[in-house]
Amino acid sequence: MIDMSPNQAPTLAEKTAPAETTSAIRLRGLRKEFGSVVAVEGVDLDIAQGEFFSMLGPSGSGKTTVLRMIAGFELPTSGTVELAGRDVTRLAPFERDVNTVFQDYALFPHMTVQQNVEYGLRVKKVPRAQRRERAREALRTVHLEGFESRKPTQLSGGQRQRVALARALVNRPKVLLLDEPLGALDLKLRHAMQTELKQIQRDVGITFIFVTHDQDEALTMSDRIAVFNTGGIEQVGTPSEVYEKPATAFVAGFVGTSNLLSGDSAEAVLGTRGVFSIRPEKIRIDPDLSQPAAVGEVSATGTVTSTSYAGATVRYVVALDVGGQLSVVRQNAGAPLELADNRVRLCWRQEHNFRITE
Ligand SMILES: Nc1ncnc2c1ncn2[C@@H]1O[C@H](COP(=O)(O)OP(=O)(O)OP(=O)(O)O)[C@@H](O)[C@H]1O
Repeated sequence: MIDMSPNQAPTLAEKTAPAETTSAIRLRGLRKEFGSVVAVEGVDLDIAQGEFFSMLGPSGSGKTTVLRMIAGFELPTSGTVELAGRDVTRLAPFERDVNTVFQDYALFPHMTVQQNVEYGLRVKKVPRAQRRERAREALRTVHLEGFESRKPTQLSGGQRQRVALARALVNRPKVLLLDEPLGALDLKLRHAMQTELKQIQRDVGITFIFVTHDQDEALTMSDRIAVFNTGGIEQVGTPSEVYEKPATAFVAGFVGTSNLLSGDSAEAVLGTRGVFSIRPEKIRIDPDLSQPAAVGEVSATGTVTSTSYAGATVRYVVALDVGGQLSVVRQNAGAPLELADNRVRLCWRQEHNFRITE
């Protein structure tokens, strides 16, 4: 038995050992088959308590299926789901400390906002006064005070989305699962709700698992992102890791736009073969070919084949003399460069090209 008496000095090992932290969610070897379709394969993931974690990927890449296995709506073909250190793989949804917010909100149309938010508590037989208070608090969190007696049809899309959020938050789950919750909103409202949702997550401190196919949304909102492709995870990292250091050609192409330099062109420009990714905004374009590259930069010459003006930025596509092409994005800070059919030199810092593992 361990002596826990207060006057016993901790050993060096105890002092230096990291604090024991249990992941909010731990997935191991997760696989899901629907008949002959393998929807999810080999997913291992640890999500920390209080994280805003996004699952990002194209349609059909398996994000929703993973979310549904965490929620308990789907049983994995193999693998395990742990919530706060407890194996819940075979438990029903209501036996798990998670709530889900769906894209279509799934509000009860005949109930008022207040009744919708209170619903989960009524099912759990929480006393009426306590129900009222907790619903009021949840509606305050999502900035919907004063809307208690409205019906869902009398609300805007953004307000309905907030009711759905309040209805989940009122249960005080440890983990909130959000399946494309902003998908039905127009772009402006979507941007406003992104900021608001992130702020709400910070305020309540609940772990949020957010499914989206919108890379800008994932980059702006998340602490970390898992990038999905064909049922598996290509990379997990912070937004800047995933953007600045894409691990695979798929991530480089899906998260932002990227150039790939490979084969003979890579050898001629970078002095080595392989596949390399370079972000268009990292490349400097110079019509003065006599200007050498600075120390630490690599450079290539070529001809501008197209120019697209996008207001704040201008994009140039340059056919390299050594073969291949690179696209360059230039901030439109001064006068735009008129470069149609021009010969140009492209320069970028060596650390801005990344070897892709594929
Ligand atoms: N109930 C089901 N029966 C059969 N196949 C399914 C079922 N649910 C999902 N799938 C298939 O599994 C794969 C992954 O689907 P999933 O919905 O997880 O992808 P997703 O990345 O969430 O896509 P989206 O962004 O379009 O929602 C797809 O090929 C899909 O057709």
